[in-house]
Amino acid sequence: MALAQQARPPAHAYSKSEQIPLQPFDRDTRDYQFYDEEALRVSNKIDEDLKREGARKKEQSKRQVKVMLLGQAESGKSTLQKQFQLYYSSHTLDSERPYWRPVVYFNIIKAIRMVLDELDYELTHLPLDGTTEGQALEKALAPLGDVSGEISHLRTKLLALVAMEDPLARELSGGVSVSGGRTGVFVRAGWQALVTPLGGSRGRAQQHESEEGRAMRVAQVTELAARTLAEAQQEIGDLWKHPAVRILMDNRRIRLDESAPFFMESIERITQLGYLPSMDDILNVRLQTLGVAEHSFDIDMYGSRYNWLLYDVGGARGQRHAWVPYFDDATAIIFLAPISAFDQYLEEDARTNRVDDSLQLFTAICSNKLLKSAHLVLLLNKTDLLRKKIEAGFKVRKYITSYGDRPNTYADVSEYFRAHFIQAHKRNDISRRALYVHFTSMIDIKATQGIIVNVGEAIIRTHIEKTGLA
Ligand SMILES: Nc1nc2c(ncn2[C@@H]2O[C@H](COP(=O)(O)OP(=O)(O)OP(=O)(O)O)[C@@H](O)[C@H]2O)c(=O)[nH]1
Ligand SMILES: [Mg+2]
Repeated sequence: MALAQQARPPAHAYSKSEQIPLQPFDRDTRDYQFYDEEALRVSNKIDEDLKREGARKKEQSKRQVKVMLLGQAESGKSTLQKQFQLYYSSHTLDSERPYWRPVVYFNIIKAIRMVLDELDYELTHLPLDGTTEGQALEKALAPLGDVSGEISHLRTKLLALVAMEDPLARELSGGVSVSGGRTGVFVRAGWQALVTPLGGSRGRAQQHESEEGRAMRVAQVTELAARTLAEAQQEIGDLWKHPAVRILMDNRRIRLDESAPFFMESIERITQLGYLPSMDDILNVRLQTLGVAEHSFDIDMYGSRYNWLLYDVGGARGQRHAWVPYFDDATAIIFLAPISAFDQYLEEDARTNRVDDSLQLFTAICSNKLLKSAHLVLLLNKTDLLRKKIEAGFKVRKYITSYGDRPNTYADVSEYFRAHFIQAHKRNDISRRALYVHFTSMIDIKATQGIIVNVGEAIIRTHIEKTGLA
């Protein structure tokens, strides 16, 4: 009795008028037989449909390959995604070229603002810097005399341009701002739809009204930025070539995004009328990913068609929690570790060396239970920048004491990092699976395309072994 009372729904769950008493069927009537047969027919049909749907889903999932691109911020995940798109669906990347124009402008304007800010800071603080390094730098700048007049003239000329940074950032981010001290533009999946060039979005009234409004604003800001850039081309060149900027850049007192020199040196081409970003521009551009962006490609391999779902994630520490929901059915992980970053620290935690963070993150991925059956690929990325740093005389030992007295050559340094990652895998991999390792430079189209084929084939082979699919 007590139990029956407990099982009753609470009085407020139904009103009295809804309590319709059910009439019991008379088992001997034809009605009952009809309902019985009909119910059985419907039930069988549902069973069949479910079975068919289940088989279809199973078949579809066998043909679906889910690949996650993981790694810290700026490791090159989105650049790899673009390389995949370029290889398997180049026409779609080609048709995106206009969307990248405001992003290229944003990258250049941000670099100019940073050069001006850091120049200001260094020129006022250097005389007070008592360190040997600071004094040596002052000595190097001394032959230039007083440059403050020249710099302030350039700043005035570039004022209108620098003022474009915020409106561009706002439009590209779609109003998103992210706390945690990181700077720049954050984009979610499908951001291109938000920056459709004028006239690009048409359709149902209400929803599209705001989209068109936004597209219009982006187009206006982009055109204004293009004009202001073209008008300031001379001053941009003068600033970039200014001997004080050169000295401070060489001594790493001015630190910019890694792709900034590429764009600053292409300023003439980029400010030309009718400029459309090239593939190299698209690969070099910096745009931080927010959350997880899904990209889908159909890939023909070993005589079958596979649907690849590529998940490109935001790599900053505050973004990593968003990766986990995608882990349990991931076919493969491609982990990117930028090994040129041995002299850099995390933007979100200035005490953590970036190679160290990559190693810790890679260890966590290897030992993650949810990922135990995922195919694992490690790309030791940004080898072009590593080579440049070594050639410029950067000493790894200064930043990573355990490097000790090993020769400071590209071959030794890259091998040292490779060995560390392989060791982390050996010690921590939860399922003792194979690890596929490649040295990469994501901005090198030819070299990366070869690696994409190689990595893709290995992933499909593992997938076929697991699913028994040919
Ligand atoms: N020189 C060089 N630059 C690279 C390489 N890989 C990526 N970059 C550049 O590094 C910057 C960051 O690359 P992204 O692909 O945006 O990095 P990400 O891992 O997606 O970063 P988040 O989205 O913040 O997690 C971009 O400007 C790229 O062009 C490389 O191998 N060499
Ligand atoms: Mg990204």
